Amino acid sequence: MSVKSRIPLILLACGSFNPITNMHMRLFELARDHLHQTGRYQVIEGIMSPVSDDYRKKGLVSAKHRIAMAKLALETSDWIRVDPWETEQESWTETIKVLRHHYNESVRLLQSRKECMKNKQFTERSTDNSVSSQSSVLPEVKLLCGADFLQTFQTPNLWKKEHIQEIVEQFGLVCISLAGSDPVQYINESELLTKFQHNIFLVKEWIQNEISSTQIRYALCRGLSVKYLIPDSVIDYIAYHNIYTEESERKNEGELLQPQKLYKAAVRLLNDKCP
Ligand SMILES: Nc1ncnc2c1ncn2[C@@H]1O[C@H](COP(=O)(O)OP(=O)(O)OP(=O)(O)O)[C@@H](O)[C@H]1O
Ligand SMILES: NC(=O)c1ccc[n+]([C@@H]2O[C@H](COP(=O)(O)O)[C@@H](O)[C@H]2O)c1
Ligand SMILES: [Zn+2]
Repeated sequence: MSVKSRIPLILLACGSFNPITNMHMRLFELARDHLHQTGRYQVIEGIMSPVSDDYRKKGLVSAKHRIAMAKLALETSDWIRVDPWETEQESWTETIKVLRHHYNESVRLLQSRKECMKNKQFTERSTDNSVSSQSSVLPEVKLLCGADFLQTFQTPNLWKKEHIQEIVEQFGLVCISLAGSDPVQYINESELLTKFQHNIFLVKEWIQNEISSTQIRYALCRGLSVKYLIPDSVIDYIAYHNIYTEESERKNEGELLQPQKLYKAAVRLLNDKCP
């Protein structure tokens, strides 16, 4: 299959990125290599979508800082970008809605590009249709995650079953291995994931790397070095704004995550209605 006839694909990673680590960026590189090796896809963009402050995860610092740090870290990438849309919404956004949003945006962009090409060809009276036909294939958007993310599908009151189904049926998942997580087992334990496993790409990272944002924050709070685990520009930003402190770590302490709050309330409402 020639590069031109491959399916254009956008990788979307959702998470706290509190702060962004080198491994978050590696996820994209590993996923892109894997998808290109299938011979079916051409990865055209990587989007990192930090979650809104309303997600209420323990120690979650302001989206303004998380986005600024991710932007600094991704300055050297020519294909991955940070998108603030999720953080600009009034409240926490379910991941399926983030996927739909980016898919709709890519369709809108494609249509306006086609419109533009049509006008250009009309004004130049060109007979060459190659460019418009080349860009007419709709891209796919796939959710990029680590294997521990897949495990959270099993947590009660965290995900709606219909959302998981739409993610794996309509979009697709690209899941990077992580020591201590067994994505094959999570798939086997779920009837739904098993049914749509053809749309779940498992990527094995042979150079294991267990960096996590939590470990970075703990090291920073203890005054330990995090050099070579996150970019220097991010280290400087954290120091300048004094972002991670014992106080910031206590933020949202003891609170449920927003999805758990919402879905628990919905279940209670349903139970009240049908005693
Ligand atoms: N070392 C890693 N290997 C594979 N995937 C990872 C790794 N670190 C993060 N991810 C993935 O990156 C995405 C964003 O994760 P998140 O923002 O929760 O970062 P994190 O480093 O896991 O933070 P935390 O320590 O708070 O859980 C998730 O899909 C997560 O599974
Ligand atoms: N029901 C849902 O759509 C749902 C539930 C839990 C987490 N999530 C998302 O998964 C990501 C998890 O991030 P963390 O790993 O940092 O907790 C966030 O982007 C969050 O919005 C979505
Ligand atoms: Zn995590």
